[in-house]
This record gives sequence, structure tokens and C-alpha cells, in this order.
Amino acid sequence: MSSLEEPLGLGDLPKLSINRLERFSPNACRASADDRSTSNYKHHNGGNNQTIFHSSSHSWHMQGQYTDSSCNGVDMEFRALPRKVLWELPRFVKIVEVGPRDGLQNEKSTVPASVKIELIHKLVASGLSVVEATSFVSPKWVPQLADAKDVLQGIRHVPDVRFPVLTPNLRGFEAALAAGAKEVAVFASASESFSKSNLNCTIKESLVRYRDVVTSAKKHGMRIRGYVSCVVGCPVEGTIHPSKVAYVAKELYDMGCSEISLGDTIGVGTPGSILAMLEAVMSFVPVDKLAVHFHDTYGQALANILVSLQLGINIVDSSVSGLGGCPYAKGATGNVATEDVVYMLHGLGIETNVDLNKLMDAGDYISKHLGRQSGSKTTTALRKLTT
Ligand SMILES: CC(C)(COP(=O)([O-])OP(=O)([O-])OC[C@H]1O[C@@H](n2cnc3c(N)ncnc32)[C@H](O)[C@@H]1OP(=O)([O-])[O-])[C@@H](O)C(=O)NCCC(=O)NCCSC(=O)C[C@@](C)(O)CC(=O)[O-]
Repeated sequence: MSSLEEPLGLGDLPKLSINRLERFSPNACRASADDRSTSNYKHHNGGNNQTIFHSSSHSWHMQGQYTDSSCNGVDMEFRALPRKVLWELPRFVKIVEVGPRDGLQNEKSTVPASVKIELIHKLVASGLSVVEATSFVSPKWVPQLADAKDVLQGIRHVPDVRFPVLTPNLRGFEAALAAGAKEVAVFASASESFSKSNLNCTIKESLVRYRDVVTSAKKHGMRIRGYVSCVVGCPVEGTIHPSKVAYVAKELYDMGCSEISLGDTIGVGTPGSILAMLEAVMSFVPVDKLAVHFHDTYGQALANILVSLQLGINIVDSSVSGLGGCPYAKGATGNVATEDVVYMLHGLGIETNVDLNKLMDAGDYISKHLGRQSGSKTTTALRKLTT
């Protein structure tokens, strides 16, 4: 990665020539070795999820206590800020790339299976370890993904990467199994209207179907992801109450889904509404089982991710180049771009194991195929700098 692609961190701020910020350079007012030991090293989720507030070799450090005598009261006050805001951030975030499925299911022209396969290979080459590959849904409903079997066939030899696929019913599950899927996802909604338009059934009916899918998947030792869509708003019903989301999330979790992804399908959430929704869900589902899935219709997705991370969530869904939109959610734009998520996370010193450069190559590949500019602001900015 060239220096241009390195996200600006706090350590870069003195270059902005703002005097007061110079105090925040990485070498100013370093914590003593003792400070960096136990008191500033926090674990949560029973120790599985280390927070960023640690003393590793990230591009910048945020120790919580400072013993350097040159630090006066004002310094201390400013130094408390990153601690206050960033204390809960995880050290590592798992990105679930949904571009090949969520991204391409809404395209006007159908993308050939060979292009989808090449895209998935490129995404994997960037370091992504979970790529949602396709859906085994009715081709009458989503013709863009009618080639699900061919896509799975084309990636069957890729080692060490998880490729979950969407299954709306037992029929889809069986087709996925026969095609070699090792992991499936079921997708319910917190909105009755959306459930009807997306699955042609009520929320309760969908949960009954999913119980069958989960039971069968478990028999085959498969991991099951559960989605809840419309977690803050529905294109028909408007605002969705957090209790409805909590109910569906709990049902999916209780039936055996190992991870619950909370989808703001139409991208109307703000950190305020997301916080309220997450608080409700977290009363029923452990935070380390939750993922967030934000569409960026109103430009709120990165802010919503940040607030989710602050609450302890460390799994984020995103779509390369911001591809996407749901065919049954009018007006919804793409998912938050994976490139932008990676840029933000790296800027916060959070590890992802993703190479931004290679990820942008994957984004360029699919954008070129679709004949349009990348929907990633990071790619747009960096490409301008480098060409
Ligand atoms: C659930 C159904 C099938 C019900 O659709 P239906 O019409 O009520 O079902 P049906 O049982 O009457 O079947 C209709 C036809 O589809 C066939 N069929 C039935 N099932 C399958 C299957 N699995 N695979 C292939 N074919 C299937 C079935 O055999 C029949 O074929 P026909 O006899 O007419 O020739 C339909 O509504 C459907 O496929 N819906 C999926 C829609 C979809 O994929 N939407 C996008 C998902 S995105 C999302 O939910 C949000 C998310 C996850 O991204 C998160 C977020 O952004 O918030």
C-alpha cells in the first residue's frame, strides 16, 4: 500500500499545522510502560473481542493515562477525548462481503456467472474471508441470481473462505446443499409489509419456514446466518419499532442461527435510531453474535457502523463499490462500500486483514463490467490522486 492509500490517523494530524493538535502527535506525552499494562487493556465479550484501546504497534496509540509531567490539565482533557469516544472499539472487524449477492441481485442487466466468479476470486485475493456468493431463491423473483449453481461450482476449489448463500425455504436449502454450499443464510424481516413483498408470506410464516431450514442445515453441520431486514424503517410502513426487530432477531437466534445480521434495507437509519434498535436487540442476542448491514441511501452508513462498533459489534457487512439495493425495497441504494469501510477501520487502527489496493482492483473490475464509476468515495478519491 502506498502512503497515499494509508488512511490518515491521529498521528497525521500535526501535518495539518493546527497548533493545538500538535500535542497529539504519537510521540507527545507517551504513556509509561506501566500505564500500558493492565489498566488500559480492555476486553469485553468475555475476552473474545479485544478493544482497540491497547498498546500494539498500530499507526497511533491511545493510552488512557499519562504520566509525563509535561502534560498539563488541558492536555489531559484533550487526551481523555479519544479514550471516551474510542474505548469500546474492537481491535479486529470481520467484514462480510455481500457484493456478489446483495450487490448484483438488483442489476438491470444480468451479470454472467463467469464475471461473478472472477469478482469473487478478486475479493478473496484482497483478503476477505467471508463472501456471500449468491442466493438460491426463485428465479422468477430474482432472475439476476438464477445462475447460483454455476457460481458455486466456479468457486468450489477456493480454500479457507466462507461462502454463505441465501435460502428462502427448504427448496432453496436443498438446492444450495446439492450445489456444494457449506453455509446458508435465512432472511426474515421486522416489517410485515416487507416480508410480504420480499417473501410472499408473513413474518411468522417465514420463521416457520426458517425453522425447517435451520433444522436441516444443522443436521448437515452447517453454519446458518440469520438476517433481519428493515431494522429501522420500511418502504411501506415507515418507522419500525426496535421491539419488532428484537423479536425477529431473538427468534432467529433461538432457532439456531449463529450470527444475526441487522439490515437497514433502505438506509434511513441514523446513529440515533441505530443505537435505539441495537440496544433493544442486544437485550436478547449477545453482541458478539450480531452483524450490521447498512445501505447508504442517506449517507449515514459509516456513522452507523461507528456507533455499532462503539457498542461492541465487530462484524460488518458491506458491498464492493457500494453495489446493491433490494429489488423489493423501492428507492434503496447500494450497501455501504467495502472500500470505504476498510478505509475507515484502518484509519481507526482496526485490523481487517483486507488489502485496500486489491479490494479497489476488485471494485474496478466489476464497475468496469457494469459500465459505471465505483460507488466508493475512497476509490474515487484515491484514483484521482494516483492517475
Ligand atoms: C420465497 C419465495 C420463493 C416465495 O415465492 P412464492 O411465489 O410465494 O412461492 P411458491 O412456492 O409459490 O413458488 C413460486 C415458484 O418459485 C419456485 N420456487 C420456490 N422456491 C424456490 C427456490 N428456493 N428456488 C427456486 N425456485 C423456487 C416454485 O417451484 C414455483 O415455481 P413454478 O411452479 O411457478 O415454476 C420467493 O418470494 C422468493 O424467492 N423470494 C426471495 C426474494 C429475494 O431474494 N429478495 C432479495 C433478498 S434481499 C433481503 O431480503 C434483504 C437483505 C438480506 O439483503 C438484508 C437487507 O438489505 O436488509
